Amino acid sequence: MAQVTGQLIDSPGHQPTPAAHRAVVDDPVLVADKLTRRFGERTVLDEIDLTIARGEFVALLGRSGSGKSTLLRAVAGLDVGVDGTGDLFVARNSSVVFQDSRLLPWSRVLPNVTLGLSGRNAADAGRTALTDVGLEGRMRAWPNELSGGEQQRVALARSLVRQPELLLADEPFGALDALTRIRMHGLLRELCGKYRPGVLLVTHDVDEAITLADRVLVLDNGRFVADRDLDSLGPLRSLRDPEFVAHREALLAALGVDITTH
Ligand SMILES: Nc1ncnc2c1ncn2[C@@H]1O[C@H](COP(=O)(O)OP(=O)(O)OP(=O)(O)O)[C@@H](O)[C@H]1O
Repeated sequence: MAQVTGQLIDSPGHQPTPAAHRAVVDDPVLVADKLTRRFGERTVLDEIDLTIARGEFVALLGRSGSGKSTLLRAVAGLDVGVDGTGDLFVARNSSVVFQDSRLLPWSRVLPNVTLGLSGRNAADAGRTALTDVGLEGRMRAWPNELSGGEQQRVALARSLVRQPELLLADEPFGALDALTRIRMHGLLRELCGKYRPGVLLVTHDVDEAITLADRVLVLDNGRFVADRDLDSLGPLRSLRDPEFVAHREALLAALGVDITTH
């Protein structure tokens, strides 16, 4: 089993003991063990167990308010002060992409990507990442000179430049038009093939989840109500493949959508 060099995020009031979960898969980059999060009286995550291996792509679906962002924020260590218990192991080298690109408007594209990187190779790594996302010609542009899709490509480059072991993405294509979204799906698959991070993608889009993921989870009332392995679909996926359609119907049912009217 590969050596784990990550960090343990201590949850309030709980002794972290993730060793057993780490042994379950080779090269885990995320292990959540009975992760619980509450807002006041409301339990938003209820003893969630989740393991993601390096190179594994997991998509997370759920109705609005089901706790998807709460889970992602907990994994990203962005939920300081939130009441909760459980253990969390997260690979040290992880990055997050949000729905908005969050680029610094006063900084050109290349320094946005290399922000926080040090060393002689930082600029080279930034150029490589920008080339990977097809923006080699826009390195000196300002963020406001880019389209929404291009800004998200810069955000992806910024995440991937550190070659993360775990990529966390919260609706990264949610604000893009349908065509740009489809292009971004192809790009993300390609980049994941190259950098092989574990991925946790939060999305509302069932087809996006089935197109991209190895495994799709549905969160409802703080628990996973569906967990579908998509390995048998292979790498090239068609929306019209009967197996794809079967996954879509099962996931919509788990989401509580009446497929006779969808
Ligand atoms: N800081 C907070 N304080 C109080 N309640 C919160 C807080 N953050 C989230 N919640 C509540 O927790 C629940 C889950 O929110 P979360 O944002 O995780 O849902 P979501 O599944 O990501 O929803 P959406 O798909 O609409 O983005 C919601 O009912 C929300 O109101």
